[in-house]
Amino acid sequence: MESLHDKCGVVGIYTRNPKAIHESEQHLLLSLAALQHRGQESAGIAIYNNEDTLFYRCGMGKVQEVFSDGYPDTFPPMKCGIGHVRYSTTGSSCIENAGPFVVRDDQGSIPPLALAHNGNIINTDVLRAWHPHYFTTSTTDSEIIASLLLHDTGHSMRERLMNIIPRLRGAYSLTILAEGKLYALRDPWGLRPLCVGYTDNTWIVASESCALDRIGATFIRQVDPGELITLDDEGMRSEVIATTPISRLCVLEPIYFADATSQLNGTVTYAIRQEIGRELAREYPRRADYVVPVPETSIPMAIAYADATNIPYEQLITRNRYSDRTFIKPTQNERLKALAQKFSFVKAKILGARLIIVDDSIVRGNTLKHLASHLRQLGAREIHLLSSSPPLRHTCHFGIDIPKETELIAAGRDTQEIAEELQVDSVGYLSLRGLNTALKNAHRTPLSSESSVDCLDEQYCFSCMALRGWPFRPQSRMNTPLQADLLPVLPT
Ligand SMILES: O=P(O)(O)OC[C@H]1O[C@H](OP(=O)(O)OP(=O)(O)O)[C@H](O)[C@@H]1O
Ligand SMILES: NC(=O)CC[C@H](N)C(=O)O
Ligand SMILES: [Mg+2]
Repeated sequence: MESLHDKCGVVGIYTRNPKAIHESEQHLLLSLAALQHRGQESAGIAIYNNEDTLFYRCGMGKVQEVFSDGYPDTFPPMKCGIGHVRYSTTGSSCIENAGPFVVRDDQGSIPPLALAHNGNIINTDVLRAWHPHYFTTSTTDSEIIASLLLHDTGHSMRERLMNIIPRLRGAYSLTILAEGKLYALRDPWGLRPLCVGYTDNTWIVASESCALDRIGATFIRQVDPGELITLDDEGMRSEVIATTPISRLCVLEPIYFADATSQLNGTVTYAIRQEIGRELAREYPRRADYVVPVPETSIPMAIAYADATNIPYEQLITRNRYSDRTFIKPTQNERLKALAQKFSFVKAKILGARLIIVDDSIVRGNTLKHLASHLRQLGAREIHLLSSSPPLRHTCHFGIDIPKETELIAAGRDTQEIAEELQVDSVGYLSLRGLNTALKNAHRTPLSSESSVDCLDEQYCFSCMALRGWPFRPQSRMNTPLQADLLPVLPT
């Protein structure tokens, strides 16, 4: 079975404070660990020392496992560095594919560079075929981007980036060490998040603001779609080097992927999730004894749902504190194994109870199938499932990589059929309109009374839920030309 994937976390730190070098080294690992929820398969860092020599280390596992001894003793003092936690989308889960990628020219005539990538490039095969002479050690899309940047014509990183952007199809939030500087770039469609912060003469760029909070940095702003950030001894410079008329953050970032404490499009994810829970209550005002979240992501949604419906909120399903996210495991076997270890139940309260189980999403249905069968065995009288996300019915290749619709429990099934499949009394999905309302409320944009589904795309990409135009239309693959109005435009 092919896997459904999500996204990695990237970070970059540049310090101009000679006294803060040791602290920055610790900050690199701390901020990377704060992004662990974005990728659990491998972790790595690359740094520049004061002579602009690259040092690099990565390994399979989480940040704490790969860097169990802390920041590598073998590394010299760091001027700037980047980090990566991976969940595989292109290329399998193995050490050869672990980021960041350090790419070198065989002849040694071009200085090496290091690159960390969050997103997914859907025309990797085409890019490889165009450049068969580029030597790569992995099967990832990320190393291809790094190789293009190493070998392409252009005197500066800025020029080379501008050369390759028109060739890249898909999502890419990048941190790069090159030319003795730290660069950060967000793809012009803005599909994956990226933000920038500052503390004590030190800049940090990261996938999410929770990484900034972890080291006490002040959030400056999100990096704009198509924006290139350059950090060097002169400080921070920024320039939008590619634009498209449409740019949208993936809607599964606020629903599932992002940490509850991170800011997305100017609003804390926790608050967005609560607004979604309130909307769920408006659409499904069910009767029950308890509202129960599926720990952990759905907790703010379930709290808000319970509050709005006046049904007691109870954490009757608890999460093993040493468990991982299950959805992002690379194989179905690993997901099922992780689910078997993840949950415990407050049996005495479940017996004879009518339960509303709130989750953020039902994707393959693994989690709720597992939970429903346990809750039944423990004597729950009624089980009603509520999904805070509309049904996921379509493939997506832009970073939550959903390669096959047949993996999605909602594809080709109505809610009655899904309830039968999961063996529960009812299943309710938040509507697309309801999600749109919640997002608009959360971002404090008043909703016009009867807005249509057409206004969904103002801030978010919904391609996995509704078919929209490229790059939000899943079936439009890379070998077909982009619609002219979605091509990246470079400044003249
Ligand atoms: O229907 P499925 O295919 O099972 O996928 C959806 C479930 O997976 C995710 O949880 P996950 O365990 O990854 O993380 P969490 O602990 O952050 O909720 C998500 O929050 C849902 O609970
Ligand atoms: N989830 C991601 O962002 C993955 C990045 C890259 N596509 C990889 O497979 O390593
Ligand atoms: Mg979950």
